[in-house]
Amino acid sequence: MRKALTIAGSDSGGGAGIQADLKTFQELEVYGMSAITAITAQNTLGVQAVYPLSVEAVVEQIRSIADDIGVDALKTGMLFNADIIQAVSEQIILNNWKNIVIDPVMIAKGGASLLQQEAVSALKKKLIPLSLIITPNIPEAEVIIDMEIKSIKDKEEAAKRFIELGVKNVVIKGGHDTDPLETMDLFYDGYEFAYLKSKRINTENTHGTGCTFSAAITAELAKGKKVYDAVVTAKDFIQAAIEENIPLGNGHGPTNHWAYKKRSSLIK
Ligand SMILES: Nc1ncnc2c1ncn2[C@@H]1O[C@H](COP(=O)(O)OP(=O)(O)OP(=O)(O)O)[C@@H](O)[C@H]1O
Ligand SMILES: Cc1ncc(COP(=O)(O)O)c(N)n1
Repeated sequence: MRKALTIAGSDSGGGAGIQADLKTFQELEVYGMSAITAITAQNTLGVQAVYPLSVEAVVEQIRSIADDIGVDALKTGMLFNADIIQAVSEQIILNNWKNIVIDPVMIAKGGASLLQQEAVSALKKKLIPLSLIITPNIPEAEVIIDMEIKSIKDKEEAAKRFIELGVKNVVIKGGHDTDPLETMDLFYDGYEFAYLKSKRINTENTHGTGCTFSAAITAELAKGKKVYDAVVTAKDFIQAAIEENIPLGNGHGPTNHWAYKKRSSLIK
């Protein structure tokens, strides 16, 4: 059994964070494990409260997993502060883990801050150089790379600058693109660009799309897939999950983690 770890925040509403990641791991048939960095009180309307855990609590969870079970691939989501980023980076080095996916979560859809501003520098200096792939949305890429992204050319330039920070691959996601009909995720491995396009689904229910997308990449890497192939599967997974989104609550509802497997089994 291949094993995937998520180091992220808990979303009590179940649409994003640890909960979205574990649901995705399950659907893609890898064994899911978690190290929780913060507990959020959250629903489809937004984040009502954030309770970060101590560095020690985060490290102990990772140690327990490393000492006994092992990890084939891991992703990070909400890391909240520079001390947690530093500690997670140290654990990655100590365990010599290589399949590292960084979803640089900064701000929840409702506007709540999930990463302290001063932690961006730790993310750039400590964690990004250790990672196999990073999956920023456009606002996150703009903060990390410190440039405006308005066009495909800008996305390509930002992708090149990510590689200069030491990460091996990057996907700049297109959920925040202005095109009303299409989303385009730009993949770059330092050599070639790939443009992953899909029909834009007209829905408010996109809570946790970034978490689900990066968790799907992690699951596929844990199974031994090559990075680009893992990204292509993740794009299919998130497209199905958004197409069959679940209208729960009164705000941004979650996506449907069952949709991809349900479709695959229909195709078989
Ligand atoms: N309306 C949509 N229709 C189709 N695909 C979408 C839509 N919105 C987002 N996506 C896809 O979902 C994935 C996540 O992209 P997005 O840019 O929304 O990430 P994000 O902002 O980090 O997500 P979140 O913060 O909600 O977790 C990408 O593959 C993107 O193309
Ligand atoms: C614990 C946690 N992690 C990540 C997100 C980002 O998801 P979104 O941007 O859809 O709110 C979130 N809301 N909560």
